[in-house]
Amino acid sequence: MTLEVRPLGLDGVFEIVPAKFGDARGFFSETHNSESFRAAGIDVQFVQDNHSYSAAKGVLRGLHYQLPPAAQAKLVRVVRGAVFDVAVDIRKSSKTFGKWVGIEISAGAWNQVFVPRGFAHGFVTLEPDTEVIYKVSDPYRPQLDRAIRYNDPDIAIAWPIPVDDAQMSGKDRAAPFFAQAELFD
Ligand SMILES: Cc1cn([C@H]2C[C@H](O)[C@@H](COP(=O)(O)OP(=O)(O)O[C@H]3O[C@H](C)C(=O)[C@H](O)[C@H]3O)O2)c(=O)[nH]c1=O
Repeated sequence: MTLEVRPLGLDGVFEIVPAKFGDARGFFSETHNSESFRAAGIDVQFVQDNHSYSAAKGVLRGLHYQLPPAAQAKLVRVVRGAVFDVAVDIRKSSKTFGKWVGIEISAGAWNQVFVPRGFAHGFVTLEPDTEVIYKVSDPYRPQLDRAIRYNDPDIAIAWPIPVDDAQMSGKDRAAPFFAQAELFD
């Protein structure tokens, strides 16, 4: 399977664009293939698929991560609508600690984002009725699930549209600032 893998500027975070084969019936696409990932140098196995639907534009989910030993790598794609997807390096030992990258992923562009372990992840919806599907490398462990405030000035993410706080979960509205968060060593 042909796979476009584009580095996004932070260690291990990639835009992934799988091939899409159109014909008179519609299209076919291998949306994930672990052999192609290994060939691209991304060695990860996924154990869980997630699907979230957000009714409104401006819904922000994140910034989330799970602490070791349940830290998750994620492969994120959008099957309806569009999001601005963000990954933040939260590894204290990293030379890019606290740095972020963001990219629009959408059903139209058929692109994906791979977020490795050691990063917080979140997105804001750019359209109503947006559906995000993502694979994770480790199972959900709520006791290890953590959040960082999406608008932390120390990270200073340039969200492309206003975030509707009313559309956020209570957990996200109450999330700590980066400096107070429990991060990776
Ligand atoms: C993450 C998760 C949640 N849940 C349950 C827990 C809650 O009852 C409900 C909603 O969970 P939450 O509010 O954490 O959902 P999101 O705000 O979309 O969280 C996600 O948002 C950002 C974008 C992420 O990267 C994470 O994968 C994930 O944390 O689903 C489960 O049962 N399993 C799970 O793996």
